[in-house]
Amino acid sequence: MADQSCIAEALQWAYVQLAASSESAHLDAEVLLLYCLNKNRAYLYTWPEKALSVEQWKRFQQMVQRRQQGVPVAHIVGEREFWSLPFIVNDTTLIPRPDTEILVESALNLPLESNAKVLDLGTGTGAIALALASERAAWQITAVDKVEDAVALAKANRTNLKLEQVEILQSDWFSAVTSHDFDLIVSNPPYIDEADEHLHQGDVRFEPQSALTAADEGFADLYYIAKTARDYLKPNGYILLEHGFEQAVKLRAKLIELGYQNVATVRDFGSNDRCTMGKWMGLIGI
Ligand SMILES: C[S@@+](CC[C@H](N)C(=O)[O-])C[C@H]1O[C@@H](n2cnc3c(N)ncnc32)[C@H](O)[C@@H]1O
Repeated sequence: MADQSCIAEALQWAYVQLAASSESAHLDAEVLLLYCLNKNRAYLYTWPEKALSVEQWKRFQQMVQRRQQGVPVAHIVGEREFWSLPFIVNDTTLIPRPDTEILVESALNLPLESNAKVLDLGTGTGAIALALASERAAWQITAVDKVEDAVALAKANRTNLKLEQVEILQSDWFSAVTSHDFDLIVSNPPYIDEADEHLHQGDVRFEPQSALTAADEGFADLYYIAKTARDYLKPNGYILLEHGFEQAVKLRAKLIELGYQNVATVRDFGSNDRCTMGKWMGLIGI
């Protein structure tokens, strides 16, 4: 292989390398090259003949090789954008997904007070909690995760995004949560069936099971959170849960059985059922 390359050649080389192993070969090549060059996308196409330094070209080749081995681009560059905010990511938790922005948008559309109390269960990188905090500075947001390293990651993102008002705790769901007067409880919990064959394909192979799978065909954590949240919500408070697109019917039925009202599902960018919400009136004995 040549010791040097220009931008256009490097992109073409990477695309050929990645075409067989990645469905997003073009995008992956661009993101990795931009990271190596520390430039914006327009630069690649404005200066296609610009030479990479020997160091940049070597580093780019190494990154492309890691991508060929299946490592997610977000893990290679250590960052993923969510809600137009840069999040540090690593292999301790889920890489934030664009579909989760639907949950953020749904939460922001709820009729809540300007100083609403909000709980994010299974915060991971802090994506949901910090995106909400970036939009609603006076919301009192608590975010929890069971995994110590994920809690550290969420705290690093909190500092990086200058959203220090968000409280971040290590907690096994509600175990370290002391308030019982939340206006909104949100969660994107693990909801994939442990036997799902997709767990052996693509980026999820590099994400921890603790962020992905749940017992009872993926429903165990969704049901536990829905049941227990009733004891942590104010009357007229809301629950908002992300779930798999085939889980909406059962989850709606469970929320209704648990006494939630105004139960409704929101679809994602691909028109798949993605988030379900309910209102807790506080009237039914738990
Ligand atoms: C699907 S990931 C969601 C991460 C992040 N909220 C997002 O939307 O990108 C689920 C998260 O739940 C956390 N988790 C799993 N079991 C938990 C438990 N028992 N208590 C608290 N967090 C838990 C995992 O560590 C992981 O960070």
